[in-house]
Amino acid sequence: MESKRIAAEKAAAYIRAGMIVGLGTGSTAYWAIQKIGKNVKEGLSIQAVATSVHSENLAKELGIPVLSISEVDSIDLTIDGADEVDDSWNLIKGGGGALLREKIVASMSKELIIIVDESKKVNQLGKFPLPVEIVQFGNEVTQKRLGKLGCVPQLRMSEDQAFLTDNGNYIVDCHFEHIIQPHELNTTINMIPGVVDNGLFIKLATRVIVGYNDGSVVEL
Ligand SMILES: O=C[C@H](O)[C@H](O)[C@H](O)COP(=O)(O)O
Repeated sequence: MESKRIAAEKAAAYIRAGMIVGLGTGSTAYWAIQKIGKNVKEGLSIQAVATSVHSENLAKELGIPVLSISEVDSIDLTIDGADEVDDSWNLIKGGGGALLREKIVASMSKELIIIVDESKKVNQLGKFPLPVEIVQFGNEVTQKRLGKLGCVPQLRMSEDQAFLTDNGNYIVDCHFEHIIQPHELNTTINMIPGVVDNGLFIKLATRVIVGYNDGSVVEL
């Protein structure tokens, strides 16, 4: 928890008055939103765009002014977590199911700062099951097609029901173990009819900040 907090607070220091800030989702982004909320209370003037209903509610509770995505053309800086980060700063995201909104916000951001604890740093992506957001219609065949790409697909459940994203879609967690060509896999997955998007974030991160359990924090 401490390693996530210190990475988040270092990232929040990049925010300047007047910026439009993208707020990530998850237990690491939580700490960034907390810090931004504190800074806003102390007089920092920013506006935010959230990557999930959960983060939007948290931001509003903390007094951060939140804009709808429809109101912005571009975002100055987004701070978000990740499930895995490789040496080229390619990412797996979506462990919390927020990948689609996160990818849209990331693609609109001039800067994307990824904040992680040391457990998320990997040489090769794929140990963490790759989340893929799919529409409900025809989901059985979409899952089969994902399985043909060399993974074991698993429909994400929430208690005894299929998990629903903020967009009303399903998530399939694809167990690859090794993702050798993330760029190609990203394109191949997104070509399957019924796939909305997947959790591979290729060349989107502009900064990665890692918090360590010993209390140190390193910007890669
Ligand atoms: O859908 C969730 C997001 O992609 C999160 O940013 C990612 O899962 C990392 O979450 P956490 O910081 O809780 O490990």
